[in-house]
Amino acid sequence: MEMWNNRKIAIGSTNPAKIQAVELAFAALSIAVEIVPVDVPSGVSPQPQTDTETLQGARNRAQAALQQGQADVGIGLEGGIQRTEWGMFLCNWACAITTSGQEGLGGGLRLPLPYDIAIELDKGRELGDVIDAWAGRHGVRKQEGTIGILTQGAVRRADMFRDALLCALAPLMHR
Ligand SMILES: O=P(O)(O)OP(=O)(O)OP(=O)(O)OC[C@H]1O[C@@H](n2cnc3c(O)ncnc32)[C@H](O)[C@@H]1O
Ligand SMILES: [Mg+2]
Repeated sequence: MEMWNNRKIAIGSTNPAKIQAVELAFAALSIAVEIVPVDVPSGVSPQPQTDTETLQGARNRAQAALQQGQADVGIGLEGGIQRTEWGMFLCNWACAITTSGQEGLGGGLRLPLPYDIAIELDKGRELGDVIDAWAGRHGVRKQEGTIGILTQGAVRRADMFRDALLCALAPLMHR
């Protein structure tokens, strides 16, 4: 992994939970990097409604971060929802793109959303606002996230995005 040390990594978000996920991922790989948050558009709806739309948001952010951050690697992390016959799930995707055009994708954990949250999302509201009201908190999206609230803190948003990012980096790491 030596070749990855001291590279400039641009993350396409200024959300602290996502920035922490990038820090955790490279720490887990024992790689020292410079992490630069850049505010970029996701290119998808503010509340992605499908797995594919969420994945595309991560790809769009990674590409925009790479260019805007003038980095070696651009990273996009996107959260969304996915409706299934078993109910509505929170989903997350990570994408990493290098200056040579290599692209890796990684999927995060799926979490079933309680019915009273799902019906609010079906009204077109954003999960960030809904979970704040549901939990009586403010800014959950920048802290432990919905997964943190619903798993009693056992799995935080940064952990979920860390693992999805490690999966996205895998294809870029092996020979
Ligand atoms: O600043 P950015 O990077 O946009 O961070 P965000 O918290 O808005 O996160 P996303 O855009 O990736 O998520 C898309 C929408 O889903 C919501 N969301 C996704 N996962 C969430 C979580 O774990 N907790 C709270 N809101 C979440 C969030 O409110 C967004 O409106
Ligand atoms: Mg957002």
